[in-house]
Amino acid sequence: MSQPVAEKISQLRSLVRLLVESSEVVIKEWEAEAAQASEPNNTPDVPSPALYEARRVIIGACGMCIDLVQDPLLRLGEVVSSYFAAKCLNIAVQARVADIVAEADPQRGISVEDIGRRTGINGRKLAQLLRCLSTIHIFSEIKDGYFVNTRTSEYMVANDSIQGGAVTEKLPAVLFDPVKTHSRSPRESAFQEAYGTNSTLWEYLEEPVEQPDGTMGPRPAFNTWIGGMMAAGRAESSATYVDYPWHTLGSRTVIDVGGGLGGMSLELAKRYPDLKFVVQDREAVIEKAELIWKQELPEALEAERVKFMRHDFFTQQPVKEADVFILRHILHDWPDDECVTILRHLRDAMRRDSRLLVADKVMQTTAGSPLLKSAPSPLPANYGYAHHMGNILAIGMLALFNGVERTPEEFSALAENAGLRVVKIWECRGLAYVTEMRRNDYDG
Ligand SMILES: C[S@@+](CC[C@H](N)C(=O)[O-])C[C@H]1O[C@@H](n2cnc3c(N)ncnc32)[C@H](O)[C@@H]1O
Repeated sequence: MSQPVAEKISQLRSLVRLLVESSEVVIKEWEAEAAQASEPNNTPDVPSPALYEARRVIIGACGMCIDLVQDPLLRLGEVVSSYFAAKCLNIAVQARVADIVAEADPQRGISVEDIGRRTGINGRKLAQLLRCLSTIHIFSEIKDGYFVNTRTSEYMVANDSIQGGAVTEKLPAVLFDPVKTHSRSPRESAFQEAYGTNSTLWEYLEEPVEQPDGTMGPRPAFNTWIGGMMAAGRAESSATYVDYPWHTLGSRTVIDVGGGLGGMSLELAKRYPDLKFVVQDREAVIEKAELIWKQELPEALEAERVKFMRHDFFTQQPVKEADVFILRHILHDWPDDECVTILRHLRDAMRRDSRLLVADKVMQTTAGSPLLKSAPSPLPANYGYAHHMGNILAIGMLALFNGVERTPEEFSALAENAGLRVVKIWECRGLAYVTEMRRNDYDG
């Protein structure tokens, strides 16, 4: 069914209006940011609320404009083959093209033949890949066959963390399997299909293999993953450290359940010097956590503001009646039944006024939720393209764990099944949220 012309015209005009208004906000905020850059307490990685809002309106409006004006068949073709652009990026990262380009004079760039010689990839073929990326502003071809970095490709320099998810390639095999498609087990996801294992990812990483020195230890990917969790936390969570009122917690103790290397606690410890922490995780991970804290915040260890504890969150929580429990990037790794088990153990350990803070993304559908801020019309309620990345990452959770990034209503259902309730969703800037849960008998 094609959209009536009058409706298309009205939508396009509204979108252009949004673009013009929001662009003025961005310009004003950029100017203010530049003026504040030298001020102490400046947090450059977190945009101001006005800039954050204007940015997502612009991104959403650009995405909707493309959809509105482009031929639908071409657009479908572009989405279905976006995989090719992803592959070009994977190859460019693997070949360290951005690092090679960064060594060249930015006025002159570097020839694709030179990049080809350094990477071992045929120059003419490499040019096809780099042109595909340059067209979407990752690298720029400044004259025929000469490339420079852009503000986006500069982020690839000396950066190992940009990787695509090979596991998702097995997603169709699981989704079309008449039995596995209905599975709610964390052991029947695309990950097990791709790696021919029955282990969950976390078990798999810790399986003993021979190390270079002949001893047995975790798989090499173990270190990449736990470092990656810390990097992902840094990239996605900055706003949660300032948009939730941590300062009101004074000198309370925070139990970071499944805390990994304690990345969230570490950042909070730096900003809120009175807070105390207990970081819990599996044995192999928690051993590494202490080393990281020794390097990054030794004074917290000396002052005994942080303790490290081996703990399986599918068993009884050993720290009873703590003030605050946090779960960052944990529930999204597990299907509903496992999440309810994790939450029940926390509910059993909570005082009546303890709080549980879940720092997972909260998904908003295009139809919206009364618990989340909606985008201005005619954008879809979830700001469309601006929140596309959240949805992409959610597919990763499905592929790796049969996991889910949840809507507010899905979080409420989990909480209810565990004797808790969601009291507030703190919408932080970026893809970050803090969902505050309390015991269902808490009446504060
Ligand atoms: C995605 S990471 C998040 C880590 C950390 N919360 C953060 O935000 O950086 C998931 C963590 O859950 C831990 N984990 C997995 N199964 C666990 C279990 N049964 N008990 C405790 N921790 C577990 C993993 O070792 C990993 O550190």
